Amino acid sequence: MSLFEVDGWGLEGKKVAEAVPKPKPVKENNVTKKDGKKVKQKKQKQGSKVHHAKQEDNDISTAVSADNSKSKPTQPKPSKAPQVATNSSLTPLQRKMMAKLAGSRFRWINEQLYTIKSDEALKLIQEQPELFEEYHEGFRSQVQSWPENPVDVFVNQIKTRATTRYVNAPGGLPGLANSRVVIADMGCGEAQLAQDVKKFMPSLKKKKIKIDVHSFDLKKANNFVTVADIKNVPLADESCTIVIFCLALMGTNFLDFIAEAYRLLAPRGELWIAEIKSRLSDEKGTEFIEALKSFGFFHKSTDDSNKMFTRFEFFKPPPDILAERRAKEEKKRKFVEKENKLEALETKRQKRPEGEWLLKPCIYKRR
Ligand SMILES: C[S@@+](CC[C@H](N)C(=O)[O-])C[C@H]1O[C@@H](n2cnc3c(N)ncnc32)[C@H](O)[C@@H]1O
Repeated sequence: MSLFEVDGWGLEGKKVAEAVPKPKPVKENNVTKKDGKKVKQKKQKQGSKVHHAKQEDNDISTAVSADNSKSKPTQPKPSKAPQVATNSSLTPLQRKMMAKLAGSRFRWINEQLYTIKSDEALKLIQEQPELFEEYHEGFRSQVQSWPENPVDVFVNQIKTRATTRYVNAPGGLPGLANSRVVIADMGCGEAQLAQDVKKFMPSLKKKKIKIDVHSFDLKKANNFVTVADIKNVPLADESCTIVIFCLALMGTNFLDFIAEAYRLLAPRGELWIAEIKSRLSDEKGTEFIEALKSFGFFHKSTDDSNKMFTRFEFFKPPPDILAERRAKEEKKRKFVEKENKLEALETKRQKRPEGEWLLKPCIYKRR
């Protein structure tokens, strides 16, 4: 059952007293089916106030749009999440209240990650590492209720392309000169992608394909993960052939992550992105695509067949093609007195961070 079918997710985070013992996440299976039904009824009543209210309860797009939260930046941000008490002998009512608190904490952490800059997010998790586990407990529960997990889609894609084609052949995975495929999983969470790829690597032995996965996140959840703010990861220029952001463009400065992906990718390297549908400012993600193109990426494909998320594929053009395109743009620029696309984008984001307009924050509504 989705966390968002838990009765009581609506408990106001700010109203929760903080002076309660050490937080411990509440297990999803503490919640009864009956609770889920109750929430659905409440939700329908509130529908008109909610962005994309027609979509399903377990759709992460119960998020409010940036416009709905316009007044928020002026509100002082709480520096601590509401605390959850633990007690092994809780009454059903107490357990229900605990679930409400856990929901409130999840929403709080989620909102922070979408509405602060990435360096602040790194600081937040370094100062309160327990927030990471709590966030991921809620996130896992959410994704389990989806028909498809975007990480699985990426893993399948890697597996299929690796097993059916040679590296650097048409349809095959992009590799470095030595045919090594190097993947950077940015905002990897618990590094499921690296773990899944490792599992099928033995089956690729015959084809002599080598795939390295570097996984980055704000906390070292396990040995696969390197801690880094994904706007600046410890890998050399052009050292990767695939960079992945799987629901990881959090942080109001997420275009810095895109610039980092461009730095990391070797020519012909691919950028794979999955993002929550409701975050896009237009249905097809056109504005988002155009923004990424101004970093030099070429758009390859968009897959919006999934109900919850849209997947985008871009590639970094080789220098000759890029030079050709830049020359064309320069020519145009000489005739038309205007800034080039990237400059225009930079000017726009100086005025308002991209996390407020290009991809809306994914904030769960309070009930
Ligand atoms: C929604 S989760 C997705 C996790 C994983 N990619 C998946 O799909 O299962 C987003 C992840 O991005 C991470 N993240 C957000 N901002 C980050 C940053 N600036 N640097 C590194 N990781 C970041 C969060 O900590 C979180 O683990």
